[in-house]
Amino acid sequence: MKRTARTSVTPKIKELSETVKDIPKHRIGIMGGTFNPIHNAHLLIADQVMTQLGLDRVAFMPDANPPHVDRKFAIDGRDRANMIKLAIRSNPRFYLETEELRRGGTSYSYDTMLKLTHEHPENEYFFIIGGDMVAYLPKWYRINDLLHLVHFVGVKRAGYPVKSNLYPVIWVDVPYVDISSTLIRRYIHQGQSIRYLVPDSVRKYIKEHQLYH
Ligand SMILES: Nc1ncnc2c1ncn2[C@@H]1O[C@H](COP(=O)(O)OP(=O)(O)OP(=O)(O)O)[C@@H](O)[C@H]1O
Ligand SMILES: O=C(O)c1ccc[n+]([C@@H]2O[C@H](COP(=O)([O-])O)[C@@H](O)[C@H]2O)c1
Repeated sequence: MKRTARTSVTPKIKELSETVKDIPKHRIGIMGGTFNPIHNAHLLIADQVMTQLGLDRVAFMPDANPPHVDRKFAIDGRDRANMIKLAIRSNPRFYLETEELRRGGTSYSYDTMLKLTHEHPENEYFFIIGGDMVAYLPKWYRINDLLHLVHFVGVKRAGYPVKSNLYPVIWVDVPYVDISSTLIRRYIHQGQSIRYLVPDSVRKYIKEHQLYH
């Protein structure tokens, strides 16, 4: 009796697992950065890459400590994450990924993407980086292993010529917008307006919490 049941169930499981394998993966963009603070160019890039490459969603992923040698000063991760939440609130296809803030320490993308791909085998990841970052890819931690986990997407950045690169990068044309978090911080410091450079909700959050003064 038992044997009959097993032989009739096994082919069904096999059939089912083959069906699962055939289901197209969710295409997820990963916009990693310090977001100190998030600005309109980040949002524009995420939307353009998502729509041009037919991605399902884009995650905004603030780092804890960026892996660069020239570590930049950043305000508390909770404030950076709160501003991201406000900035993406109106777009249901954008979300906040807090993996690196929760883990703490140096945010190596390899560690993060290994965890995310294990937890979500149903996803295919597209790691979005500005043109300024592409030339540094050879210096990234375990870059050759990371390339098995993600596709890199490069967006050109004003002031940074596209340099030849050893690694496969999908280039997406996005209008040049010469905004950086450095510029936003500098403007605040100088008492200059940041209206229309960041979403209004972010501008109000910065004002209310007296950030970057
Ligand atoms: N204006 C922009 N054009 C193209 N890529 C950008 C632009 N601003 C940021 N990026 C890219 O977005 C990602 C996250 O950026 P990040 O949070 O470091 O902002 P940033 O403006 O470069 O910050 P900072 O001025 O503090 O260095 C990086 O890959 C960066 O290259
Ligand atoms: O893993 C690495 O070695 C590595 C080196 C440089 C940058 N990154 C990631 O690239 C993203 C953009 O970096 P940044 O410093 O321009 O905000 C951010 O998610 C970083 O963690 C990752």
